[in-house]
Amino acid sequence: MSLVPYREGSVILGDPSSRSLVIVNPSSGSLEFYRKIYKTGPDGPDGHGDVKSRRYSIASYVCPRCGTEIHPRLPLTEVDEDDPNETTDEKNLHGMNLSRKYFHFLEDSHKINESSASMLPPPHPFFIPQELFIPGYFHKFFRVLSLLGSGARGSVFKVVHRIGDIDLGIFALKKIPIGNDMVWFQKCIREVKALSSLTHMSANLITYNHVWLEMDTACGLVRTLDGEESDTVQDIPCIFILQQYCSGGNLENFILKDVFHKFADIQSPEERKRLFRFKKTHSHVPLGLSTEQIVHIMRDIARGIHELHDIGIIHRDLKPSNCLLLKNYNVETALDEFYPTIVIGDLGESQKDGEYRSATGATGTLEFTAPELIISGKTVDYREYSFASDIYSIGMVCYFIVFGELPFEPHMEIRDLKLAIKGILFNKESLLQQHASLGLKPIDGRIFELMELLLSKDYEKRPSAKEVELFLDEVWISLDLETASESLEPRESDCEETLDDIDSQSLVPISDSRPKQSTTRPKLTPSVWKKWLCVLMNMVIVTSITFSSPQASIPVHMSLILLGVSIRSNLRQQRWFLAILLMARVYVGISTTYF
Ligand SMILES: Nc1ncnc2c1ncn2[C@@H]1O[C@H](COP(=O)(O)OP(=O)(O)OP(=O)(O)O)[C@@H](O)[C@H]1O
Repeated sequence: MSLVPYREGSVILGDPSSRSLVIVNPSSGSLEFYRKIYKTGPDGPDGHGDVKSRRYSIASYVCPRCGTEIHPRLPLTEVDEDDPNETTDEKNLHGMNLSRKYFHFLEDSHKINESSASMLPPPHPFFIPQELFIPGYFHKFFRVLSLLGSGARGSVFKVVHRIGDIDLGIFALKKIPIGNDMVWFQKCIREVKALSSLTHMSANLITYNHVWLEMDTACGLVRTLDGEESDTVQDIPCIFILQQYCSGGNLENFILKDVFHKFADIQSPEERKRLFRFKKTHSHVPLGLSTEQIVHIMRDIARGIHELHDIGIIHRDLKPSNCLLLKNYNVETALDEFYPTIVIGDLGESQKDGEYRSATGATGTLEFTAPELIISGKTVDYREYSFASDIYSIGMVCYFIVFGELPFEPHMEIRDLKLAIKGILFNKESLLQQHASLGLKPIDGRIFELMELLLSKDYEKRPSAKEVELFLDEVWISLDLETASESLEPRESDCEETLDDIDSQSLVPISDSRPKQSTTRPKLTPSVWKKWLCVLMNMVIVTSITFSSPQASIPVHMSLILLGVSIRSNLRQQRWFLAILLMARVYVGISTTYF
């Protein structure tokens, strides 16, 4: 899909996969739709056969401004195969990857030129100049599918962006009521400023597409008691922020509902039934995520924060509900095989490094706020937000992921909570003990070491986001090696050693990357025995190939090599090897029978 300028004031949307063009005139709102019809058979448009003519016409969609050739199947945004709530149409829409250029042209076309501005009606009672509003744009070009959630500032909707009858893709649309409050407007626009200062597409930060102002109802879908939409609510200025849609929801819900099975009362009957079935078959499995999953999630978060810090932005409100999952978890599949990609959203509280907090207005969420930022009583002993305060929030997110709860009593009085945050101390040993006492899934001891450093009271001791990312990369690599070489015998704990390895000033990745065992590592985890079961099956297949093909033949050599490599691989790779070896066995069977 691409958008190109056409006649004066017009734009074209081209969709090669449906071989269609839509010519849009934003000022009049008129649409013209064209579809390319192929001539089939050997007498195609260029005298070639059907396949060639098809290729020719697809390649003919080239953006005249940037020269980009539009391929019929661009690398798609992650399609959520597992979301049972999505229709096929919605899944297809995820796949439509609207080019960034589309939104740039959209921005341009929304900038009203001076001559048309002078023809606008007289000023309205709001401080925002009327010419900055795009009347009717939301209802004309978007269809609301559902409400994704509501935050302190506004609501987020799942929407389809559409032109006429053509759906352009699914997005998350945040609507923030502004009213007549200039200070509030300045604060809300911070999110857009922060997101647009990212000059590249980031894998772990939410992608912002477009922003506009429009008069709308203050509270989203307003309905009367009988379910009818109310038309008596007054429209006020609202800011709309169109963003990438993350189908997996937020990390807070995932951890509470899917990992720790909390809040059964707010689940739908279907969810409850599925959970009941799951619990029946998995009653012996301890709660919690595996080391690999925790490292995977934390690495994404550290990477996102690292990118923000690199451009001098402090997030200030990092918490699980602001970490979004690109993929939806389907409870039918094994939880330990779910590795969601996390993107960090909601930059509404963000600020430039060095800015004073008084200039930014609001504060982040207390539970995730670093102790040095807490202003309690009459004390004047507090600091400004900093990169180190974001690191503390990463540590608290890590705590939440590991324990499925926060280290504070729920529903505390603000004053008590502030005291608790200022007083709490985290150390690796007590975290380890606490984890063991809860009977959670055993995890690598290095996670607790990391947590201790991230949650350090002394902000100077906290590592940088880059160091956290590197450390987690290193752990990830060593876990992969560990899975390969893991023996069934438990090793001595080396907690003391790893604690020393991590320098509190700089969290340098452990250079020799030796696999390290924590005291909580089990003798035989389900993934270990599944891996060895795969190895055993691979051996059986290779033996069978060896006996049924001629000695020293290529299949024998290849299968032996594959077996050797597979022994050093992790469970996921093992499954691939098993499939390849099975195919090789079938091939050998066919070739010995027929040739
Ligand atoms: N891009 C998105 N894709 C999918 N869901 C989203 C997206 N953005 C937000 N959401 C959902 O909407 C909810 C509300 O988001 P929002 O950023 O407004 O508030 P919040 O972070 O939960 O709360 P607060 O703003 O008070 O800190 C999120 O928790 C998330 O579940």
